[in-house]
Amino acid sequence: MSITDTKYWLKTARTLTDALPYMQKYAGKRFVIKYGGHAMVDKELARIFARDITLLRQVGILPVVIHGGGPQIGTMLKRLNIESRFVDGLRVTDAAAMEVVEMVLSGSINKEIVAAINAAGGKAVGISGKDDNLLLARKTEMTKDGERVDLGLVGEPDKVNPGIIRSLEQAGVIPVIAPVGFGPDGQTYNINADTAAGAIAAAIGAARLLMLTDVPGVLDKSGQLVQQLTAGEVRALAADGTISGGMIPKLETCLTAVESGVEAAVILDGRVPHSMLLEIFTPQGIGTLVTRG
Ligand SMILES: Nc1ncnc2c1ncn2[C@@H]1O[C@H](COP(=O)(O)OP(=O)(O)O)[C@@H](O)[C@H]1O
Ligand SMILES: CC(=O)N[C@@H](CCC(=O)OP(=O)(O)O)C(=O)O
Repeated sequence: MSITDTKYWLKTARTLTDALPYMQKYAGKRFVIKYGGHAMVDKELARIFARDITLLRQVGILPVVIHGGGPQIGTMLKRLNIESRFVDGLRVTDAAAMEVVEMVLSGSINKEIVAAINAAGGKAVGISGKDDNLLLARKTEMTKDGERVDLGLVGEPDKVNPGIIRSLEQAGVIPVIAPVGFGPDGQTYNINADTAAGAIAAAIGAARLLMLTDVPGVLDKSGQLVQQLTAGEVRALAADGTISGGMIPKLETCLTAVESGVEAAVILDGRVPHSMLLEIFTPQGIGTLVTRG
């Protein structure tokens, strides 16, 4: 072995021992990871994500993956000539769109993530909010500028039954969850993946909610990363229009989660390889941390 090799491997060994305090701190804790549709488009990044999730489980952290798929649903709807539009980051969903949403989320995307984790040597099982009544939903009621907006079959979690997550966890399995729920009338609802992730994180007493997306975190008006936000600051950013579109449900979710007992919620850049590992195992916070304040 050359001196260069030794230096390289010493660095690797140091990295591992540097991570030890974090592994000890988080072993046995539940981490909910929201894997956004924008973060999963690159094949190599998707492979790295699956390996990182497998690594978390290997070191004793209990990851629960909730995935989105907004861009992928958009592509399929376009192919089928079904129109869809968004109001404050939520897709107005009629019956025809709902069929496509469920097919894309619970079908192709869910199974791709499950297969990638299993290929990385992990043990993952894909479910949706319908399995074992995980996500019971009610229709989302929205008013905008004093007017009622009908979002169609968009729902929000009314009750979370986390039994299935616990059962999978006990069997050493990583749950991968598609954000489709159903109501008491048996109606299928399209739930924003951020909202679903927040509700699940609160229901299972997660230590962390990590939201992987396609921006470095929350950006201020001049495009700079905001490293930390309290509830009051989030409301101010929403009121002055600094945050818009998909960032609105994302931050609302972070707030609800931390107000419901999740220790911290972080918005992270899913396009950065190993962003989860950097966030969890180093003192270098890399996204926007949302706290109760
Ligand atoms: N202040 C802001 N900082 C960062 N992103 C913002 C902000 N306001 C709006 N956004 C938008 O929010 C998007 C992330 O939400 P979304 O598209 O729903 O992502 P995902 O599919 O990962 O859930 C960003 O791509 C960006 O266009
Ligand atoms: C109601 C609503 O908007 N549902 C989302 C569900 C998928 C999602 O949230 O995907 P991302 O996380 O990739 O944005 C949608 O139809 O696009």
